[in-house]
Amino acid sequence: MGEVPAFCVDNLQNGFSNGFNLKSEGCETSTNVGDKTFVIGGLNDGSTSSIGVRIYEKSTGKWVIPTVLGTKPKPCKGHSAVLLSEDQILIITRGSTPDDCIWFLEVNTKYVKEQKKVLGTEVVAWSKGVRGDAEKPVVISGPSGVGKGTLINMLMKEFPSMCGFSVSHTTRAPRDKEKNGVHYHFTERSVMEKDIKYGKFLEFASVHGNLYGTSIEAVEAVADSGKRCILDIDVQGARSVRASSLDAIFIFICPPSMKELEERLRARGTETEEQILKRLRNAEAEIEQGKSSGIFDHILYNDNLEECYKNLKGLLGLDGIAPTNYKPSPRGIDLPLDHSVLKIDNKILINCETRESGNGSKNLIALDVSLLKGGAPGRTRGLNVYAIDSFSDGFDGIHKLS
Ligand SMILES: Nc1ncnc2c1ncn2[C@@H]1O[C@H](COP(=O)(O)OP(=O)(O)OP(=O)(O)O)[C@@H](O)[C@H]1O
Ligand SMILES: Nc1nc2c(ncn2[C@@H]2O[C@H](COP(=O)(O)O)[C@@H](O)[C@H]2O)c(=O)[nH]1
Repeated sequence: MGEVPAFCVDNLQNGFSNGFNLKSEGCETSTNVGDKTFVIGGLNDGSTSSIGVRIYEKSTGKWVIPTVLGTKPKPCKGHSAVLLSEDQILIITRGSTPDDCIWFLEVNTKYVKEQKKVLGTEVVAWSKGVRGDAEKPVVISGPSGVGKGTLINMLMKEFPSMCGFSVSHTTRAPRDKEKNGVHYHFTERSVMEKDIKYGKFLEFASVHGNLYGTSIEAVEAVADSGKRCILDIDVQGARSVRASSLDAIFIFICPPSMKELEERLRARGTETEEQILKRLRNAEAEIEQGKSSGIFDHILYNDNLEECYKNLKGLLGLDGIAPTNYKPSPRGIDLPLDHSVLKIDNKILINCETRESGNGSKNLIALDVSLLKGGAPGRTRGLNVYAIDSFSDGFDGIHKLS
């Protein structure tokens, strides 16, 4: 039991009716969602505060510490919180890098509700805001030995600045030349089972007798590097991802025949005879499901490797792109130390009183949140950011920043 704290943050200043002003040493915000108050922020070491979450339940008068899923924002110099819907709270962190200042705390989305059931606790989930329409992640599935890894390696080699591999966890032993953290995170079964229980995985499955799984962190790490995330996972995993909120493209790779698949597996020479037979038995069911389950958007036959690779590039819109010409577009804005926030429909207006604006002119930054996609587990994409210059005597102009 406890009391609602006295917040360091002064809200309702400058005539803004639903924002928070960060001129004070703000370290906590409170946002009401239904009969709960989400208190975000916390421990302040004088220069930065970590972003913890507590929930005050008005009906019971009790404080609850929720399970917090997803990578949370780094400690920052304060933040603003704006209720976007009954599902999520927008957080703008102060003093963060331009690409790391917009976050979403999901409090009642589909994913959060599912996790509440699984974990039996109160749950909230962080999702970082990504500007513009980042390319969708790509899920590549197919039976063992069909050539998924070979095709993915070709993509990584040709498009190193565009494609990033989601490094899975597995309980199987490393093969010769496989490196921990590069090909897989090789993990003890007990550790992986515990992490699964704590909701760290986007999906996991028992495949050919071992546990395999994609951690939320693995997908986020690729998104953070500004690259398109490529996942190599089995059909069960693809089904789980399809059911999640990760908006991806699903591609199934088929062998020309079972005979050819067997020859490739044997020629690879990485499995014991017993393992090869197990993988071939599983392959029949996987091919059946790959073709008929409706999980996959595209099926590619890997008969001739070069042709299959060309078709894969075609599906990903990479055909004809000269890799050396590609440069990620620089984008982003620095949120000034002093700002306040107002929500109007699907726009969030950030009133920036920069130190240079001693002449009374102000700058407005507008976040358009009408086209948001994705969300936890993973990033929230589709955020558009605009600058509206000098509005003391009227608007000078609107510039899209992303
Ligand atoms: N089109 C092809 N023709 C002939 N051999 C191929 C072709 N594609 C891949 N291979 C070979 O088949 C073997 C299996 O390929 P790869 O390891 O990429 O399969 P995989 O689908 O990633 O398997 P796993 O799911 O077990 O990781 C490799 O030795 C690879 O060089
Ligand atoms: N569901 C998941 N399946 C995965 C993941 N990582 C790999 N895999 C699949 O496992 C088999 C066997 O892989 P191998 O490296 O032991 O040959 C293969 O079909 C992969 O696609 C994962 O994170 N989740």
